[in-house]
Amino acid sequence: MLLNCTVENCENKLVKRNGINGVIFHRLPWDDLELLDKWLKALKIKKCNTSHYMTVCSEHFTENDYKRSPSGVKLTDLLHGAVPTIFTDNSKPQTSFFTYRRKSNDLGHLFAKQSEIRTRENNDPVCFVPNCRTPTGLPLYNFPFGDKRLLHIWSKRTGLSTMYDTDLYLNITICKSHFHDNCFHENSMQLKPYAIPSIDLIDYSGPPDNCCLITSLYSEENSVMTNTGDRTWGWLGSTEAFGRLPEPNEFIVIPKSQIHCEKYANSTQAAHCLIYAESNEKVFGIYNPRASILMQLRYDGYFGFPGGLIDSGEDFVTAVNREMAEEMNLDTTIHSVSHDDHVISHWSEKKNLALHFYKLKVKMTELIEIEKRALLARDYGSEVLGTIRIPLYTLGDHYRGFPVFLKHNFIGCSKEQLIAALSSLNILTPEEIQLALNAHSKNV
Ligand SMILES: O=c1[nH]cnc2c1ncn2[C@@H]1O[C@H](COP(=O)(O)OP(=O)(O)O)[C@@H](O)[C@H]1O
Repeated sequence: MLLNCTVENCENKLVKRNGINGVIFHRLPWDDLELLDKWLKALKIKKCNTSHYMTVCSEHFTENDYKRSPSGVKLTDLLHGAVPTIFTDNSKPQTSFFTYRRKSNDLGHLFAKQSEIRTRENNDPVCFVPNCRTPTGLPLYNFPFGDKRLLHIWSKRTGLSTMYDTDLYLNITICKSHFHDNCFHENSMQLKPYAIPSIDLIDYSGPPDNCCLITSLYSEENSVMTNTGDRTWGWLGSTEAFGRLPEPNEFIVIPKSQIHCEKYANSTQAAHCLIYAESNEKVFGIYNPRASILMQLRYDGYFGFPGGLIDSGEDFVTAVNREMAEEMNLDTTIHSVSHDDHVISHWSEKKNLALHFYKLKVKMTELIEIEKRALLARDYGSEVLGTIRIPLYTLGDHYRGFPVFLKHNFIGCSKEQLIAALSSLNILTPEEIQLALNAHSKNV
């Protein structure tokens, strides 16, 4: 993930977890509700406005807040109970989820009605449209959260997700400069009831006078979007770019002897793991999958393996074990990956990204327990939407089963990782894998 420090006006960004200039990013302490409350108080954030992706950077903690090695070297982990306390004058804690997403705007408080006009003053809300260069003092308007149809169009045109909780729109405003004159009552700055923004917007390039909701507009609205279309991720769209689907041949395999080379050590690095159990139990008494392998449905709709970015000072194995604890609630005192479990590493020059892949073999009974525990994981329901088993068999039509599964979208190089592991763990033969990869769609 690419994250900002949650503290307003703090410019620190987590581009890769191996740190920028020694800055460390800490997630909120979700596993300790009492401590979480203290953090939220310090950050002046309401719990309902939090997100699992929020981080606070090390600049808001004192030296004494960090663990030390026996020789006194400062470690990257916070001492239990540490709370952020350092906020400079221009680095006040934020007040809303949306300021976290888009720090340039201070969003202020909840407002009353859509038609209410607000003028910007110091610390008052500002226009939420990206790159809006509105002069100070222009009226601001709330999003029409009382009218779902209207809200849908306002949010689409401004590039916001239509999937966010409606309550979040209570916090944002848009300034007068985005509304055509036809949107206003005569000699008034009051918006007409069905006014919609049409000027200088991120996801709208149609005529500026296309600015009042008429019945036909609702269904036609898609045709006036720019070719960027509906960006369901809103502002996250640009920051998430590096996690998207790989281009063909984007990843090359790193020879084992070079995994720790400077070139890769200086890049963004992540480690993921395939958890599996061998099994001869037939599915429906017919198909023999030979093994049960776990993957996850991720928050972005892709399939991938548990794991994630490597933190500053962490080795691959520590990182992958930590991520499995966070994402799957894996009890790493019982099951953990060691250096010997390394399967393969890949490199993307374009993304300056090294991806290391591990295996964790468990018994079938343990795998079932791992699946159950995963439902209670910290990240379940946010980063991880579910743990799945891969259908490793092919039905009589030579298409349904594993070939269909391979047609899904896989994050990063996880499909290449899966195939490498199936082959090196002798779960499927190279011929079986090739057949599955070559299967053409059938009408079923
Ligand atoms: O299962 C995987 N296999 C290979 N690469 C992956 C997998 N999951 C994510 N990635 C890649 O790893 C990087 C870190 O993503 P991830 O979402 O796992 O990290 P995070 O949980 O630390 O935010 C991204 O570039 C993503 O494309």
